[in-house]
Amino acid sequence: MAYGGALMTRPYVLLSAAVSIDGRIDDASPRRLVLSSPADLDRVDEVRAGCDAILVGAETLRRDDPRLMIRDASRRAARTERGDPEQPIGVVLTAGGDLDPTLRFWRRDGGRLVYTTDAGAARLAGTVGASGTDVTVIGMGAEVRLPAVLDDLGARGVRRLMVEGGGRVHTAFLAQGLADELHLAVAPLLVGQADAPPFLHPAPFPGGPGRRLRLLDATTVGDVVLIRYAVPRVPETAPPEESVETGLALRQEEPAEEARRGTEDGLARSEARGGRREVSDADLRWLRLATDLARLCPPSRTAFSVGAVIVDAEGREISRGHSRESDPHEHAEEAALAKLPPGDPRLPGATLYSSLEPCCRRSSRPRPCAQLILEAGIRRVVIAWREPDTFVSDCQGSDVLTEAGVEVVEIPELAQAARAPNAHLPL
Ligand SMILES: NC(=O)C1=CN([C@@H]2O[C@H](COP(=O)(O)OP(=O)(O)OC[C@H]3O[C@@H](n4cnc5c(N)ncnc54)[C@H](OP(=O)(O)O)[C@@H]3O)[C@@H](O)[C@H]2O)C=CC1
Ligand SMILES: Nc1c(N[C@@H]2O[C@H](COP(=O)(O)O)[C@@H](O)[C@H]2O)[nH]c(=O)[nH]c1=O
Repeated sequence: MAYGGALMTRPYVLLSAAVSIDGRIDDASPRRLVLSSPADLDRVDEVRAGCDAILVGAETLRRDDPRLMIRDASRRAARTERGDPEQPIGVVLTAGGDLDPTLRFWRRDGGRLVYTTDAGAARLAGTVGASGTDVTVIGMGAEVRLPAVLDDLGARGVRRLMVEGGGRVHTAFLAQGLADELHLAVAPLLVGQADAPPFLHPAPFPGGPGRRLRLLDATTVGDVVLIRYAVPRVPETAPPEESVETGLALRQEEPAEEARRGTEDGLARSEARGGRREVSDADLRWLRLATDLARLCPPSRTAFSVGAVIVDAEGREISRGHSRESDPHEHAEEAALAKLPPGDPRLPGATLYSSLEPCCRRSSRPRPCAQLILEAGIRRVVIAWREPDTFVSDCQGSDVLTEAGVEVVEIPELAQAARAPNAHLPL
């Protein structure tokens, strides 16, 4: 099986919540408590714009009546321009199917998916009929299992899923080890009510209290503190040893876990352009993450959308970036490298994953990315897509790196994923 197919199986799962200082995501009143500031709501809008689907639990729908849509017109336009639907798919989980036909969800723009039990599906038939709109209701048997939901979303082409709550849904994703990333916006207020919904309920979280989430960054958005964590997966059984060729459980474990084991698990061999290369499942996961990051780039008609991740020798992510992240000319590799101090001792042992071959000539900057990589001391680069002649003819970034002794691995099976965010360009 081509491993592109296997990589499509499950989306990257990003949990997002706004919490009070005392850990509540709402108060006990019937009215929705807005914890975020306007600036933070705009940030959430941006995150939504980078996702293919937004999922909530039925209680959130019943209480808040959200539409789960991108508000900002330029973000919607950017999605259309790169070939994505204007709005992400809205997804709801409900066991009982008790949802009112007047909810705004039924009339939202974009796809509408409901995962429910068979009994819930029977109950919803009338509701959906009464709403008069096009809704896909999926009966999953006696219970709705989250891994099956993720498999189904993956099969529908959802690669990046944003989970917006509420607390029981967040708890379930975390307890089942199905979350990749967590965004927590801490708002400066104290709810102080015992019956206000908490962000998380008690649950047997993988690894228990001994497991530390990995801090990606903490930033301020006005008076709100945004904390972003990567959620390491704790394998329940022995790690899978599937090779790249046989496919497998890709995306069911966090890249870092896989990468930590990468070398001892036996590297799979893959036929890549330029000869046989050592490619591990970890390489595939990290490179897939880089291609996913490319979808966060502000759109441009004059530059590629690229994502990059830097991973240390222990298999831990140390930085990531995407094109135009902080200025209109910034490249993904440059953005990722800029977040690390020069001379960082982890760099010589690190691998840089980039969805596109690093550039070797630039008009807007003095130094191209291939040179920045060499100066950083990175010795291994993994790419998905050779640069086409769209903007610069005959890019030789890979050759520059190889000639300087850097190992460059190309995984052409992910080229399609790397091209996708650039579909609007004349490739
Ligand atoms: N501050 C924030 O960022 C956010 C706050 N909120 C707040 O959260 C509160 C709601 O949270 P909470 O009460 O925890 O409820 P949830 O929104 O987590 O919804 C729980 C419901 O979702 C359905 N569900 C969840 N998991 C499954 C499953 N595996 N299979 C089938 N159905 C499932 C069930 O629906 P059913 O009962 O129909 O069977 C369940 O009762 C609201 O007050 C809302 O305002 C919500 C989102 C974001
Ligand atoms: N209150 C609250 C959130 N609440 C959640 O936002 C979603 C509604 O969005 P919309 O479709 O735009 O109405 C829904 O899931 C709701 O519960 N989100 C946040 O980032 N910050 C907040 O303070």
